[in-house]
Amino acid sequence: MFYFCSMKNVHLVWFRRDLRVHDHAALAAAVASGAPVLPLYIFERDSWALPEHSRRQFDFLMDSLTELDEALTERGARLIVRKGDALDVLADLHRRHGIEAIHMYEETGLPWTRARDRAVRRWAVQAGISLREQSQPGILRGLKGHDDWTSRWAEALNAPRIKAPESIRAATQAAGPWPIAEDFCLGPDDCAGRQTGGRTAGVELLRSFLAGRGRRYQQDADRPAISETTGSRLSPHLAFGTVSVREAWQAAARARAAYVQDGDTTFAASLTDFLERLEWRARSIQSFEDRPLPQTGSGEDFRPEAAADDPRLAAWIDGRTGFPLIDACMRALRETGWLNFRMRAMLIGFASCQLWMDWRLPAERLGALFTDFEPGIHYPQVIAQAGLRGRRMPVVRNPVRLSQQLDPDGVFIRRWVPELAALPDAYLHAPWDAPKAELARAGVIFGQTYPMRMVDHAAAAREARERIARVRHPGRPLQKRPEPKQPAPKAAPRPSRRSEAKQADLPFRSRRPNGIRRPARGPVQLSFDLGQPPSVPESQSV
Ligand SMILES: Cc1cc2nc3c(=O)[nH]c(=O)nc-3n(C[C@H](O)[C@H](O)[C@H](O)COP(=O)(O)OP(=O)(O)OC[C@H]3O[C@@H](n4cnc5c(N)ncnc54)[C@H](O)[C@@H]3O)c2cc1C
Repeated sequence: MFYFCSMKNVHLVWFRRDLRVHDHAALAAAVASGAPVLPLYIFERDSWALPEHSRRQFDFLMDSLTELDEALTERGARLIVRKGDALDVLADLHRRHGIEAIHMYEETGLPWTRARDRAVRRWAVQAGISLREQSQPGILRGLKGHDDWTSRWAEALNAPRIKAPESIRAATQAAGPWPIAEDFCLGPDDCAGRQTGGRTAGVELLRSFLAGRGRRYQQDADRPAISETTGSRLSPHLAFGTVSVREAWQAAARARAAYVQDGDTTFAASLTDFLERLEWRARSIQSFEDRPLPQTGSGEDFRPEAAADDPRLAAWIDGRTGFPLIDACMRALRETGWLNFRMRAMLIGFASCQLWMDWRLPAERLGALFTDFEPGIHYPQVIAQAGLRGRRMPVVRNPVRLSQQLDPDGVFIRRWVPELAALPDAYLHAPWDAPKAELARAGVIFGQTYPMRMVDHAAAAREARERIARVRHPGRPLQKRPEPKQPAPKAAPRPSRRSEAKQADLPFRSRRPNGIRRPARGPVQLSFDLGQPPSVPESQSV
């Protein structure tokens, strides 16, 4: 490592999950101080040893850091990349440069992250360094009551975005090798379809979503065969902060207003749904900020702990359960690092309800497969889908019915489970019901070409509901859910916003003044880097 200059009273910007120079309050504050600025990223060994962290996330991060370094370099400062324990790295930089202040965003992370940040806070006080933490827009630390949460969140989202600094007075220019995945024992990953990291890719996704891809988001976001195109796909960018939530929110609100004006109600309704998901995101992270994970033996937890070598866990994570949609989702996830919300909910619900496994190991394994792993969304969802918390009983999803509804023609299943491709649609969703002659014609031999289903899903779901109800509402008689009499329709309409919010265990709010239907307060600043609001392609104008 070579330092060609060293200054005192440096303001350090510690980048974590905010890998951009636009709309970055911590960077803006450091630059505004007038002091020399030291932009830093730390690869923390203990963090990469966490079971939820994986190679696909590392690779996405490297793409993003490369672009962040370019953006900083253009402005006069290099990104200083260090490997090691955060406290050691910060103490070393303090010795070399004399740090006056550290600017960073608060991070709502895993217990490990919280412990690290507490230690850094203590160290900074002892070292006489001013720690200036910015809150994530709308996420409030130490919140006492939630009464005005919505209005404070809306205020943060509608506030003008912060311009990227034009130039940065650098404290130092460091050259030296960046770590590689193998330094953290992250071996090769078969994620050929991983999303590209970096701000360019994030902004391009946002643009293409708002300019056309997202038109049928409301109708198609749950359908696994097409949701990879109709969904925004912004999740890893929001998780690593290459695009800020406020940028996404304001761009979508502007585009929505343009579509309303043009009479494209389909697109406008889709963007209303998208904006609502961004609100769910904030609510979820806020809930994780407020309430830690359930502890073993706390009474919130009632399933037997799964062993790491439990064959049910292996069959589930490898996509060998005998349920075509579950297996297709797992295989798709392994190869792409992404799934839509309903498919994620189905996977974790199957592990924790139909297979009755403790939520921890499945949650860790699933988290590692997501390029977009975000603890503040992932864990509250896992806990809600497993029925541990929440105001309502969880929806125990039926993987066969979902398969018939959301992949009626079997396009997704045939793509990811080719050994079933020759089965007719009528038997593709539940091959165990197929007549022997059909199985023989399609070359399906249970136990050889494809596994027999590992559980009677309907009976297991009934039992799970009863067990959860006994724990959550002791003494209350169980309300039996009637079994559907008719075979499921081929393609079900998308569930209402109310039922979706219920399934996600998010409070449904009718459109109240502070909700997303409210026009933005004050002028919404146009993004210099996101450009003008997308024009409506003629073919999509009503
Ligand atoms: C068990 C489980 C685990 C999940 N783990 C993660 C995770 O680790 N990281 C992650 O980003 N999302 C997670 N989700 C939420 C959701 O599935 C993904 O955000 C979504 O599939 C990402 O695709 P997209 O960017 O196209 O989303 P879009 O549908 O376009 O939504 C836009 C953004 O809104 C947010 N969002 C969407 N749905 C939800 C939701 N239900 N709750 C909170 N925020 C939401 C995400 O930031 C997303 O990028 C999880 C859901 C479940 C059921």
